[in-house]
Amino acid sequence: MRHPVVMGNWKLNGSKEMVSNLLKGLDAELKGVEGVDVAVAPPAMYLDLAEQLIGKGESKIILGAQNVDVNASGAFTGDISPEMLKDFGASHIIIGHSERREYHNESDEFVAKKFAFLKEHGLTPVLCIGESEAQNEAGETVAVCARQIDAVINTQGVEALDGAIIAYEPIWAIGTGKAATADDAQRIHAAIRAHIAEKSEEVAKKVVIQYGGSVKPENAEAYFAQPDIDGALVGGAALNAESFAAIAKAAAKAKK
Ligand SMILES: O=C(CO)COP(=O)(O)O
Repeated sequence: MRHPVVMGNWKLNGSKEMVSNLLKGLDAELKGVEGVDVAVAPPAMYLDLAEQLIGKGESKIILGAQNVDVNASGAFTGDISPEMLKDFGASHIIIGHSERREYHNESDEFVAKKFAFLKEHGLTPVLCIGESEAQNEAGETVAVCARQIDAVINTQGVEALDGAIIAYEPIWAIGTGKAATADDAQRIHAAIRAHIAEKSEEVAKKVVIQYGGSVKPENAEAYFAQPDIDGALVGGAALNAESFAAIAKAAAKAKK
């Protein structure tokens, strides 16, 4: 049985005050909640503060980050390395988010390189994949997702996915309120798992596949009721302690 993982991607949102209020609120909301891993990915600037606050809290919130660069140290202005993320207690690192693929021209190959770099440093990659609206309408969803995963499999072997997390995030559903239906998401998740199973059934059975794209407390339960949806990567609704905790609780309940 796969353990559900619900992660909040705060994107470019936050201030010291907001981080403090949100993490304190989450700690209170999540007290006694078991059976789900809950992670947050604040902007890198706030990892220090987040690490301190999480350390003081009683809930076992996992600290994550939204990105990593591909060099360990040296003359790479503005970059952040895996060891730096580790230094602040961040373990679950989002890579390949569609916003980075689009606004920073990150290719499948570049994202795969980040994947390898995280694994090398003992961190958990949260590999985002997903199709655009045009690709969806052209019936290319599964092919796009397979191509994005194959960039990792073909360079590092299917075993590289062992212990990693995949987040299926249809681009047209991100921040739009136009969420995929639970049935459609399940169909794609099953196809992604089947694609991995072609290489290794063992890895396919174990890999956590999150759904992301307009997940809210109101629709979360329907996703988690699906056998191949193992959690969620949440944007907007993760900026509110009550709504993010409600999504985490829905996962804990559904996957009992
Ligand atoms: O991009 C997302 C998480 O990475 C999803 O964002 P929303 O939940 O705001 O649609």
